Amino acid sequence: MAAVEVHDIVKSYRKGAVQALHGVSFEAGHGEIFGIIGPDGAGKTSLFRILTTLILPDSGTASVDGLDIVRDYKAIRNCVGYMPGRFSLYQDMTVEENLTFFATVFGTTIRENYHLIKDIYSQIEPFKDRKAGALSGGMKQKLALSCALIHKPSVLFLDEPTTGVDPVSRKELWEMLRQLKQQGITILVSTPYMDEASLCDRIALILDGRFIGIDTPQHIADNFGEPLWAVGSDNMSKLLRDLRANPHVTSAFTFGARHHVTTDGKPTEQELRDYLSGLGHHDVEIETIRAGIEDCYMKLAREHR
Ligand SMILES: Nc1ncnc2c1ncn2[C@@H]1O[C@H](COP(=O)(O)OP(=O)(O)OP(=O)(O)O)[C@@H](O)[C@H]1O
Repeated sequence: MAAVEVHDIVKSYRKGAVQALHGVSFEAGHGEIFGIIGPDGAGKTSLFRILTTLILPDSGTASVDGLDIVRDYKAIRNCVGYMPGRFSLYQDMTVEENLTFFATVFGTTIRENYHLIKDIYSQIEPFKDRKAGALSGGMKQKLALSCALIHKPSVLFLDEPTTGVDPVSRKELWEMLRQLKQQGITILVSTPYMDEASLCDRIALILDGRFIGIDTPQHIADNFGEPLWAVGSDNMSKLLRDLRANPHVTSAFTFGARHHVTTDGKPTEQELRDYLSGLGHHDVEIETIRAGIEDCYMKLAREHR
């Protein structure tokens, strides 16, 4: 049995006026890091709240560690750890008071499960008497993760743990997740950052309440299935307009310093170069590149819209 099984979950708000999830299904295996990747408002938080039994779906079924999210909600609350995107800490309580509080709620103590959080908590322990509200973003995140782990959950839900966190702390967090995985904990993590996809064992790409792709990051990239060019010139904003105006160009988006371009396969690289030179572009660069997860997301999003 999978650690998390989800079948056709539908969720709406305001009497159906806002449709947050349109029939989401997937499974996450034991000890897997499963990433849910998509922009703000795509439905990630709604899904996590349903799976951690905080809200009910309109329809569909799901189980966590073999327990039904509706019938067995009390048991699920004991076996999952949940780190919401915001407001998981009591800002006026100290670091140690926060952790003690979460341990007490679950009928355990810091000492009993210290081994689980040691690597993470030891980094903030020197500040254990500091109010949580006075911690840096990275330290808050380490404390929130320690609080979510203190009752030894079998499945950990992390909702956008790296949003608004500095690059060093982001890297440290992913390293911590690797270590937790090695201890057998299943991790569901949501993120709007496509570059974090490669750090997950498998990912689901979510768009407007629908999963538009589920696979390993490698397979998703391998299945891009069409040539992709990175294109640059001396006038990048005109270049984007000119690329989009070309009838053979099926998509053109800015990625960093260049535009990523797909076509219907008709123009050769030289023909595209001639087209752009003819429109007054200089220093035209065209390079065939391998698709990243963001390219795949854009393509799948186009196909689903
Ligand atoms: N309590 C609520 N009442 C009404 N609409 C809601 C409520 N919660 C979420 N929504 C709407 O449901 C949709 C999905 O929101 P959700 O928070 O699940 O997405 P998300 O991917 O987690 O995005 P974010 O990172 O912005 O929270 C959005 O359109 C959101 O505005």
